[in-house]
Amino acid sequence: MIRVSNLRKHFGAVQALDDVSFTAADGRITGLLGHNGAGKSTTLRILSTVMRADSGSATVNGHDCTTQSLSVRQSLGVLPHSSGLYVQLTGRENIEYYGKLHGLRGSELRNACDAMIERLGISAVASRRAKGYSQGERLKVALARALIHRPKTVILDEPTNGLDVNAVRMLREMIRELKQSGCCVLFSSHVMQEVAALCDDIVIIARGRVVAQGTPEQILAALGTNDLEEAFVRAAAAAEDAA
Ligand SMILES: Nc1ncnc2c1ncn2[C@@H]1O[C@H](COP(=O)(O)OP(=O)(O)OP(=O)(O)O)[C@@H](O)[C@H]1O
Repeated sequence: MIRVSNLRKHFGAVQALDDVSFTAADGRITGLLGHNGAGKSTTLRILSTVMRADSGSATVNGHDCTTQSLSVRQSLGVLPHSSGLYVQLTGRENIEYYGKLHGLRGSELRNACDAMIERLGISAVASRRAKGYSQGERLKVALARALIHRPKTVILDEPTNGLDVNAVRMLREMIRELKQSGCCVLFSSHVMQEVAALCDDIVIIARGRVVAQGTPEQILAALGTNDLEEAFVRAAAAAEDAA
């Protein structure tokens, strides 16, 4: 469960987050949708405990992202905006390293790593150094690394960027499996169709503010249209007009 309450964050003159509040429930997929620069990554970075908000609060499974960052990290799997793989390590070493950070050892670590490599279809690249990986290869190894400790809550920052259609399908399937197993999944995107294809709940963010949130049906009703893309455009335009 993720709870975000009244988050504010500025970078110099830029108010990246301006009173952002939403929740993302267990066993559901929540999409954080917004144009470039809307504040999605800033929100996810605060939740991932790599950045502090100026004010407001964020909790993951009841743990505060500022004061209980270790507990947050233990229950969280994060796919960051850039994969952040160690390029001198092989794919397997990258995955195992994160497993070790989460306390996995010996056969438990090996089995978890093997299962991830098989599930993601990356056995051919897992023994190669990450330097030179394609975008899709990087993403799959980064995803294996994020999920190796079977986290209860998963955050994915624009996970389908640069992926081919097969890789996108595989990713969607995995996200649905995480939901089926009771995980809370929060992912960001600037593509309405992608969010519509997967999400139970949608949070639309524009200029650092939440401008609409709810199930797809609730968002359509609130914005008076039958088309989710049109709803997104209307919500974002309203935020621009108000600015
Ligand atoms: N470290 C930083 N220093 C200065 N400005 C920043 C920093 N991080 C984010 N910003 C600014 O804050 C605003 C929100 O950025 P953020 O990365 O959260 O947007 P986003 O919705 O993830 O966009 P995108 O879809 O392009 O990745 C932008 O105006 C961005 O330029």
